[in-house]
Amino acid sequence: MPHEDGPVYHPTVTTISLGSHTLLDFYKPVSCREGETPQTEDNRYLLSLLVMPRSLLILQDEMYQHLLHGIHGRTQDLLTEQVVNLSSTGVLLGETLTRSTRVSLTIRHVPKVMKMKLMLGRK
Ligand SMILES: O=C(O)CCC(=O)C(=O)O
Ligand SMILES: [Fe+2]
Repeated sequence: MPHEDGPVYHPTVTTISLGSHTLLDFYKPVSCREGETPQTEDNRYLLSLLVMPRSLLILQDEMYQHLLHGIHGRTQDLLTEQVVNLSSTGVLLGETLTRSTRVSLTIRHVPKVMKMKLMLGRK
C-alpha cells in the first residue's frame, strides 16, 4: 500500500534487506485539483527500484519528502524499463525474479521524542 513514512523520521530512512529481493514502487502523491481525471494507484505509479538481497537502501530528499512508496504483494517480478536501477544490480531487463522470504531492517533516526512522566501510583 503506497504510503509516506512521515515527518518524524525526516530526512532519511535506511533499509538493510536480507533474504529475497523485492520491488519498491514509487507513486506521485494524490492531488485534488478540480477537473482532473480521478487518480488511481495505477496512474500515480512512477517507477520501481529493485531492492537486492544484502543491499543497503538510503531513501531521502525528493524520494522521501514528495513521493509515496509501497511493495506490491506478488510472488514474481517482471523487470521492465520502469525498474530504474537495473544497471547497478546485474539483473537483466525482461528477467522474471521469484520472491521468497525477505527480512528488512529499517533504521530510522527520530530526533524529537516526547518525554512523558510516568505517574503510576503517584498522588
Ligand atoms: O521493507 C521495506 O523495504 C520498506 C518497508 C516500508 O516501506 C516501511 O517500513 O515503511
Ligand atoms: Fe515506508
